[in-house]
Amino acid sequence: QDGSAPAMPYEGVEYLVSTTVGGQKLNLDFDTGSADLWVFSSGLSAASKKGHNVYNSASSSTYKALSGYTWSIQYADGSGASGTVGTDTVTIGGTSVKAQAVELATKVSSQFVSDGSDGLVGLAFSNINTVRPRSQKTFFDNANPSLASPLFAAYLPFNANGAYDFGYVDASKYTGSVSYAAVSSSGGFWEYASTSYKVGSTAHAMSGTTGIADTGTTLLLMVDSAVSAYYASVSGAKNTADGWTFPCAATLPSLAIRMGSSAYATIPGSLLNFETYSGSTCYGALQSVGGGTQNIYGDVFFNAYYGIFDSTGPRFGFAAI
Ligand SMILES: O=C(CN1CCCCC1)Nc1ccc2c(c1)OCO2
Repeated sequence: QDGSAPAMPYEGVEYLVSTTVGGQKLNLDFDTGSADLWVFSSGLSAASKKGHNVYNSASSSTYKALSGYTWSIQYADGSGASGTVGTDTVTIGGTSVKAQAVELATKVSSQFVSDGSDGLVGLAFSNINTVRPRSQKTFFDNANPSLASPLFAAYLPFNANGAYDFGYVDASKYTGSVSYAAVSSSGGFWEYASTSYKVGSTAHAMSGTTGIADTGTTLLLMVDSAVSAYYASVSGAKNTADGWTFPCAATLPSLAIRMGSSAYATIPGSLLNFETYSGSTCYGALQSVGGGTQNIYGDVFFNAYYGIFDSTGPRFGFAAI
């Protein structure tokens, strides 16, 4: 059954979706860059639980333990969590999955204790799920057969309430037409070729590079050649130990990213100033991915484009919002 759930912006760093697990309400971070659905659980220390809604499997009549199963995940930002596993009914908007694998956190890193989410809903491909001895399916994989169309979509407007749509594309959430990029899911991500970009109207090659559609990452993280070329056009831009900064008064050029073998997605300069860094110095929404050839297109991308995660293909669709 199709459905749509509101996504509420939280402190400019993520979007939270109210989700019920065994009838218990939690605010979860939907992450298309990972494939584990995990929740803060009653098994956490009191200190870790502080400020969070917590799932208690003992008070759910529909919970079933998966005895001997465990999970442990490390994210690229150094955060992580681990614990035990069971199944329960998970409802997101109007879409319900009966026996969804629910990973109960008995340990979470400090980043999660101070974060606004009560856990994550991983919406990448199930081949990167961390549950052992047998990996588990994502909410989307489980819900897919019941959906009118085998897809979900992310609508994450800047500093405004958004939505995740399951089973249909909502034409009221975008303008113009949808373009598509072919996805290779072997690495577990919604990953596509991304081999050139434009700073303003100047095009540059980015050979052999890919991009992933990652709603769990706040910023745009790209290979150093692209990041350096972008900030070379911003007078006063500096690469500090914390990342790229520039004078807040600077006019930022747009950044167009080639998506697959066809269209470009253009991020306006107005979305590329992330926050004040210090005084009249600002911090960029475009930062270095560190190493490798995989760009991470996070929430800043979705602030400009409705993203369609289509399992037919699979393919990633995008349309300006
Ligand atoms: O770690 C993440 C996203 N992650 C999603 C789950 C919650 C914690 C944050 N993104 C990320 C952060 C830094 C990176 C990176 C990706 O690639 C290289 O550097």
